[in-house]
Amino acid sequence: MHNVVLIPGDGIGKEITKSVTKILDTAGAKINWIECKAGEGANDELGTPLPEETIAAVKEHRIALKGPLTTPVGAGFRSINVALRQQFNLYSNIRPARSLPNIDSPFQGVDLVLFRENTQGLYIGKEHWVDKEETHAESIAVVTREASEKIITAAFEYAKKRGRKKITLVHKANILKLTTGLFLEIGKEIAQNYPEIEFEDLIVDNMAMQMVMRPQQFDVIVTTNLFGDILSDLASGLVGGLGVTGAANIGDDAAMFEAVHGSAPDIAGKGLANPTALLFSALMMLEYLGEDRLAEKIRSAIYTVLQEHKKECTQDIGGEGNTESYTEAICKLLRD
Ligand SMILES: NC(=O)C1=CN([C@@H]2O[C@H](COP(=O)(O)OP(=O)(O)OC[C@H]3O[C@@H](n4cnc5c(N)ncnc54)[C@H](O)[C@@H]3O)[C@@H](O)[C@H]2O)C=CC1
Ligand SMILES: O=C(O)CCC(=O)C(=O)O
Ligand SMILES: [Mg+2]
Repeated sequence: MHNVVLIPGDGIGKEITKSVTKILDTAGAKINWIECKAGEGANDELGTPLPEETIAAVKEHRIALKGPLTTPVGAGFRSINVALRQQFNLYSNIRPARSLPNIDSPFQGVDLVLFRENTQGLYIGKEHWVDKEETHAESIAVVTREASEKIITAAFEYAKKRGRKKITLVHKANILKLTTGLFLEIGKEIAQNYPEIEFEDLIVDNMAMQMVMRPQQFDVIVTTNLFGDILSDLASGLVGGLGVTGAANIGDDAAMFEAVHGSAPDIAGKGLANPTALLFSALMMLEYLGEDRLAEKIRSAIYTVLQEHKKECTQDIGGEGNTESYTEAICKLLRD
């Protein structure tokens, strides 16, 4: 039995975690779910967006499946997603984007995996006012050799293990010469240890254009936190949208699985949320737990539903169903 902390989260979080736990339980996963609170809902209910009990549960069990957590825009509490990644040093944010069968998307044959540095960069929101009048703000990007070595090595090791051929390091070292310049230099150094893997680097603006013109050229991508955030939503758009891309946050001794997407307030509570993204994250979790066969069985059921039961799928990917009908279609296959 695996103990897994389950954080349903905000917005569509409850709907999609309910779907995913039902599918895993139906498939026979031996998981003891330990439900914990975090995010906007926890803040409203308990006065804190990250209760001590949730931190303690992740500390104890070292593995979590997390729905999306809302972060208020402008004023309000800081991102709990970022806080959890930093607290447990989950330095690799791994975000695959793969073309799926029978989904109308601009491209076929996309199969890329984006490694996003997950604990520093501009994304950590290290900001301050320069003047008392609050007319001048500054934001600091942090890039260290240690964290860069960790994420870049993780990307190369992943490529090596999975027989991937190429790493593309994405930066803006023409402008941000120290921070992303350091990241690029470390990438070039580490690449020397992996002569069998092709290594290239691209400046982020060019990368964004290349990804929407010819995404099939990319294999494994490694980049800093904010660029990885933006490019992973872009990558999702290449293969059917945010409803279908999962992700893993992995450190040396803890891991948290979540989707690329957020709490989707525009569709929350309407039964429209596509649980596939979180389900793919859960399959990454099963693989992390050594349950590869079970992950494969569920993946195969997802593909069959997409191909043969499209009507039951959610509307974001061209189906006529909802979260429940899609979940039930997968469960039915798993039961049969
Ligand atoms: N890791 C996390 O928990 C993340 C949290 N957020 C937070 O989520 C909140 C909302 O952010 P947004 O910018 O609106 O991004 P979002 O990712 O929540 O939604 C963007 C668009 O994609 C759609 N979408 C997202 N997931 C979907 C799904 N599973 N099925 C069908 N459609 C889906 C939404 O309906 C919306 O139109 C913010 O507070 C943000 O900070 C955003 C991204 C990641
Ligand atoms: O923490 C948040 O609210 C946003 C997170 C996000 O966009 C991401 O992890 O991709
Ligand atoms: Mg994002």
